[in-house]
Amino acid sequence: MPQPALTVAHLVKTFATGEGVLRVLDDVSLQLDAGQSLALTGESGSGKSTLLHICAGLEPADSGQVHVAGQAVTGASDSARAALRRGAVGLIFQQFNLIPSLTVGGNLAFQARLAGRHDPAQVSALAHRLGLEALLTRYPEQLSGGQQQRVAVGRCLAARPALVLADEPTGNLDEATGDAVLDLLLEVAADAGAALLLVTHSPRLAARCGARIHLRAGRLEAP
Ligand SMILES: Nc1ncnc2c1ncn2[C@@H]1O[C@H](COP(=O)(O)OP(=O)(O)OP(=O)(O)O)[C@@H](O)[C@H]1O
Repeated sequence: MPQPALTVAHLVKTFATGEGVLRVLDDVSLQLDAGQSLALTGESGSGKSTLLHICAGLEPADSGQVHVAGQAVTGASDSARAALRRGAVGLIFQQFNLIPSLTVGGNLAFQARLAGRHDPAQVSALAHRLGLEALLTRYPEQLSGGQQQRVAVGRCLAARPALVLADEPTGNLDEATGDAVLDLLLEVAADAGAALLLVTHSPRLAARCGARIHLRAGRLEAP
């Protein structure tokens, strides 16, 4: 049996605030298999980004476990978590986060090079799929928002992650452009066999994913 792309087991996360201890995640468990897409919704401040950051190894949990493609994230060393973000986990944020000094082609190859998995033919295929072929020699500042986010999607998938974590990836785009980018993200992730966890405020965008889950008062529930 292949390993699940993501396993979250009994995750607890609290923050100490001026008003007391905030229990943001309260015994959260979920599993995502290769090729699946899951939308995570929840009100502002419900803990969606916190869950995503813990899955990416960017933030520690109080207790519970996260595994990505069988590798432990919680409890792993800083260097192991950094290695995970170079390889098994791909991140896409609302801000496009492209490298301004690199061309589109350079940005597309960047993450795959870091992961030691650069394959020019695969980058070309992704550029074609994402409609970026005519833009390969441009720099990020010469692109529209939708074009920049398509580059970010390609850069992420070129490294062949087992798991893509996307936090409001279309939040800076108008509705039509955002829908188009999300459809491409869903397509290329599914084609690559990557699992996708999508954080969104939008029930409309969430409905495009294979499954949906809602975070309320620290617990996961059906939307
Ligand atoms: N470092 C911190 N210290 C204290 N509280 C924090 C910290 N980081 C986050 N929080 C609190 O934890 C809760 C969850 O934050 P989080 O950013 O995960 O929510 P979210 O669901 O992603 O919100 P949004 O949809 O507005 O982005 C919020 O109430 C936030 O204020």
